[in-house]
Amino acid sequence: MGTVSDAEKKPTVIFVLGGPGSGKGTQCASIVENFGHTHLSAGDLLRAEIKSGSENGMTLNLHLIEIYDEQQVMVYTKFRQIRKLFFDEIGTMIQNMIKEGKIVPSEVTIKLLQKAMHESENDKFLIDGFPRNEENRAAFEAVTKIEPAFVLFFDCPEEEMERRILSRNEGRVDDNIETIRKRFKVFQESSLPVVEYYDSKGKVRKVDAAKPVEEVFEAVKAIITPKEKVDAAKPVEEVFEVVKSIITPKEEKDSSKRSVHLCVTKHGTLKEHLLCKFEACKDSLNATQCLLS
Ligand SMILES: Nc1ncnc2c1ncn2[C@@H]1O[C@H](COP(=O)(O)OP(=O)(O)OP(=O)(O)O)[C@@H](O)[C@H]1O
Ligand SMILES: Nc1ccn([C@H]2C[C@H](O)[C@@H](COP(=O)(O)O)O2)c(=O)n1
Repeated sequence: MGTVSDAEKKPTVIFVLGGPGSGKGTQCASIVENFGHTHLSAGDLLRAEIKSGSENGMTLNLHLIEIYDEQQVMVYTKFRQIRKLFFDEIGTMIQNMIKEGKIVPSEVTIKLLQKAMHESENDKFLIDGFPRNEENRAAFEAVTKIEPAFVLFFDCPEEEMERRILSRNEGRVDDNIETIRKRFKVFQESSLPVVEYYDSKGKVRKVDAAKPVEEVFEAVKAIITPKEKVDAAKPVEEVFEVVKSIITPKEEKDSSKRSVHLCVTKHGTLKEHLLCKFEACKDSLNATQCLLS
């Protein structure tokens, strides 16, 4: 069997979903800081696109004309004027849709996401606020052939989300009560079915986002932290050596980024032995959870 070369390796993608104001952006910032992902917010990319007037020309793949003589200079100037009009129009279209709480066509959003991913040297991404509807989801998978590792879903009641958005104060055109109501409706009708779709595939990790920021992040950390598996078929003492090497005291390792989830898939004496040893040294360890099943 051939090996997959680095060039063919797909990036790891976590979709971050939740209602408007549920705290996606806030938590993504902490994930970036603690786990090193690159955060791509679909909403931020669209807002940046409006600001840039689409001058970078990514929406259409138009090629520059080489300039030989005066006539071509004229053609080139006209071409730029037409292009600017066209891109201005796309920017206006995005702006109007955001103001109305509507979802921008997938083609535009996916191109922005793809561009940002290609420009990044990272191989793990948090894609925040995307996919917002079934069209977003199907188009992203068809175009990029990327399946998310999982969906981080921030579950928060509307009243709390409304309170948060109304005190956000970032000057967003859609942070007003009229647009907020429309965004809630779109979330219920178009975005929740996407969460349900991934839930049916066992890919949703739900977090209670109504709690204070730090508490929400504790739950997020427990989800994002890579799970370290232990080969439980080996003799008990050997298994415990591996366990010890995973659960290293804070002062010996920079363990701030690797709080431990321990999955040992064997019952009986092994479980008792590990629990007993683990209990004995638990206080000095940086383990957030010990999952023994
Ligand atoms: N757990 C929390 N408790 C209280 N306030 C919060 C919490 N999380 C975020 N906030 C605040 O709520 C507001 C909305 O948060 P944030 O921008 O992260 O939400 P979002 O889900 O990214 O929103 P949107 O989808 O509208 O972009 C911000 O002002 C943020 O500081
Ligand atoms: N996949 C997406 C993501 C966002 N938008 C538009 C519509 C949203 O109301 C707006 C703001 O997004 P947020 O910052 O709240 O994630 O951006 C979209 O059309 N498609």
